Amino acid sequence: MLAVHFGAGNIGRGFIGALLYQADYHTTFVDVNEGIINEINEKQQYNVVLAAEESETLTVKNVSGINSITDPGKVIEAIGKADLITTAVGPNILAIIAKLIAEGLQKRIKTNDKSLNIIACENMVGGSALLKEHIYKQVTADEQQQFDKVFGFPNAAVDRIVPNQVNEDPLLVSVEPYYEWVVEKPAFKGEVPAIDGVTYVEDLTPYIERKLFTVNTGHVVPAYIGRSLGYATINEAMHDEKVQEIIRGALNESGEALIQTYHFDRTEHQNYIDTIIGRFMNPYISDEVTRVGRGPIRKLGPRDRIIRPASLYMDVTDKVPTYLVQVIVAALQYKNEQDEEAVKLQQMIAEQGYEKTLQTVSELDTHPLIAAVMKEL
Ligand SMILES: NC(=O)c1ccc[n+]([C@@H]2O[C@H](COP(=O)([O-])OP(=O)(O)OC[C@H]3O[C@@H](n4cnc5c(N)ncnc54)[C@H](O)[C@@H]3O)[C@@H](O)[C@H]2O)c1
Ligand SMILES: O=P(O)(O)OC[C@@H](O)[C@@H](O)[C@H](O)[C@H](O)CO
Repeated sequence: MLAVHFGAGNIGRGFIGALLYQADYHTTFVDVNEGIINEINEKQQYNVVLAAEESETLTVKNVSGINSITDPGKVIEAIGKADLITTAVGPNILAIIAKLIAEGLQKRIKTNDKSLNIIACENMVGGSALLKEHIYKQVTADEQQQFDKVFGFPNAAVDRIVPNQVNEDPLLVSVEPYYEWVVEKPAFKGEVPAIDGVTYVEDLTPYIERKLFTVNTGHVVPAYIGRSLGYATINEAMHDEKVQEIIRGALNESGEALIQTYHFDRTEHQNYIDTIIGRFMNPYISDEVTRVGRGPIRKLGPRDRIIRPASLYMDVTDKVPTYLVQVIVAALQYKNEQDEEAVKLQQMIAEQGYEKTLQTVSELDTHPLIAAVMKEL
């Protein structure tokens, strides 16, 4: 079985690659990072280390790599033979890889009528559906009809904290032990792949929203509030009382929105929150606040981890979310010269002011949440 995986980064090697290996796939990683691709081809294996008191190491084998900048033809060829395609490149890169995937699918469909599924493993609602949209823009209406018959784009939610790696071995990835990979079953074409560790569900929406609006909503608190207090890592920030108060408050607010929308059991949801807070405090992981806070414009988007739970909370309770508003303020004030979106956000604020900037990035226009945030600035 051949899997073609786009993005040989933290989650690609540390999570998706590891599960695919255990499910007997050969994984061909596609990436633009020449160093990583060369290393994968040279070593043909890498280690995934579980960051815990009793650490374990999994050696991932049956891997190869293709540099999509220098060898696009090889990517097209691999797509022709693939049994599964997965991605973990970041939501903004989906439009870029769509071109090459479209070429691969156009060529494949001429000689191979086997069904193929393409799963985007990104932190967003509807990642695979968005990738499909980008791919379909590249092909004709006739081809779209042929694609509809054999290519599936099941949406997915992936959860495992994989920080930026600072190891001597460039392929080694240190990951937290916890993981969850949930994929929507009805969107599959042909057989559902047998991968241990994947949970197939009929409706992904409650799962992806629960994950994004708990794990990722919680995560931005030590990132943005932590950065404003001068902390460098999530773990350091999590030991600050103010961060602890805001994370509990923000997760109670997003929790209320989720519970009322999806009818989750209150006690189970509280346990989920407690588990996640415990994960952020894992002393064996060093995760930078700048990784977790990366891309603040994306993170302040209308369907992302801050704005969506805040507006949902207002819809279901008719109240202003005190803590999520503080997180929005901290996100708007987040500065990092190495982060293109953080620089752009500060430029927008300097040129247009907070209100107009927030209206633009959140697409909320005259929503009362905007006024609530403005009161705190
Ligand atoms: N790291 C985590 O804890 C985690 C957990 C769950 C989900 N995710 C999601 O997984 C995705 C990837 O995150 P990550 O942390 O692994 O990031 P990363 O930066 O470590 O990995 C992304 C990889 O994509 C590659 N890439 C960039 N442009 C490319 C292109 N045009 N073609 C092929 N490859 C390209 C990069 O070189 C890099 O190796 C994001 O959507 C993220 O939200 C991350
Ligand atoms: O990857 P992002 O930028 O969407 O979010 C940063 C982190 O919150 C994220 O990568 C988490 O570590 C991950 O979502 C845990 O499952």
